[in-house]
Amino acid sequence: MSALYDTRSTPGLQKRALKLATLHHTTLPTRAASRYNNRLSNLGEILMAVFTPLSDAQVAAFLEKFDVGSFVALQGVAGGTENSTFFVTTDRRELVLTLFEQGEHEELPFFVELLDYLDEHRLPVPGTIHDREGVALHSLAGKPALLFPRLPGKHPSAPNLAQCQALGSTLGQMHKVSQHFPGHRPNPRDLHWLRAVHHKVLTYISPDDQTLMKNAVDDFESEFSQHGELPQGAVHGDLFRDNTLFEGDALGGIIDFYNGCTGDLLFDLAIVINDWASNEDGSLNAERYNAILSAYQARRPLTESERTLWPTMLRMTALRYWLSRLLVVYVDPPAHDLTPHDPERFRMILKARIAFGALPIPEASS
Ligand SMILES: Nc1ncnc2c1ncn2[C@@H]1O[C@H](COP(=O)(O)OP(=O)(O)O)[C@@H](O)[C@H]1O
Ligand SMILES: N[C@@H](CCOP(=O)(O)O)C(=O)O
Repeated sequence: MSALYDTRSTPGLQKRALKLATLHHTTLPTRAASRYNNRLSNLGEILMAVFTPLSDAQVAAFLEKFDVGSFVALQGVAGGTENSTFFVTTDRRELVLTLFEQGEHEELPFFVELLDYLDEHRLPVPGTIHDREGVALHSLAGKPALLFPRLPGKHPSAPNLAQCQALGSTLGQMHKVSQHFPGHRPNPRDLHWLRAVHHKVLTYISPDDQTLMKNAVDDFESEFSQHGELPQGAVHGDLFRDNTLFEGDALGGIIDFYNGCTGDLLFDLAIVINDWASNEDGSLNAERYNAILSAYQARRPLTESERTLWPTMLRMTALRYWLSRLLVVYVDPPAHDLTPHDPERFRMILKARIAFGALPIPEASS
């Protein structure tokens, strides 16, 4: 086997590569593959994502600091990937309790301020619940902890056009408002990051993909350098379908702001289009694309520079996820044994954007 795909020296890395190999039928060592297949029956357990268990008594005592009613029930949420999340029922309301398992804890005040700011501006986000003394950020079981209202709805796996429109409109409104957000957190996944870290994965990908990645980074640098600063503001930074909640066609909530930062608003919109409006083969789905973009533009029309850089931004955010997912699989696996997101999806999207460009940007819907 060539050194190119050799993951055998790192067991965690091997496991993740095998999970993906099983998805894509790539060639990996047979013994390890069979070990992986034996573990498939435990997949539900692998996906479980409460890393720090809490007892009813711990949560009941914690709730006493807040004016939210008395503890009734606690339920761990299996869907999380980074933090421990719990649904909490009191005699008055439904809540979400999050324990922060990783990341820079000193950045949590930024997220609290951003969520509270957007909530105050009537965006459908879970503004943090402050205790009786006005404090939002607490510690529970040795971890930073935040309490939120539980927002209604389910993640849309195949969003319909009304849902796309609702998302586009809310994102446009969010960006209109977030341009005035006073906080500051540089985008940790911008072009500087791509330039600095892409070389870390080159050894794990094919020669063709190495060329694809290196050329893409060079192109982005040359294209972005020809324009001045794009409109800036606070962005969600990871607005995939599974970070939204819908009740029918109504957007009940946007959650998981922990990639939130300040930077190019267009970056957020491009992430949304790549996740919400890509077909199976990575090509753009014209109907969903038009629904999101025309609803967005009714709230915040794109500037000339944004229109010019739009195809580049779609490619750049595709590479951002191809790269971050490759890093998780090969370079920097998380402490927890979760099934990694599939890098191949975003390699495919990048290739489709390079081959076909972007579709024309529709006018604003009324
Ligand atoms: N405020 C909320 N209202 C309703 N459900 C929520 C809320 N926050 C989180 N959840 C649920 O918990 C899951 C995990 O939360 P999330 O913040 O995405 O965690 P992670 O960062 O670990 O992925 C979400 O997919 C969603 O189902
Ligand atoms: N939702 C992302 C993971 C979050 O991005 P990261 O750069 O913080 O790892 C995905 O779908 O890959």
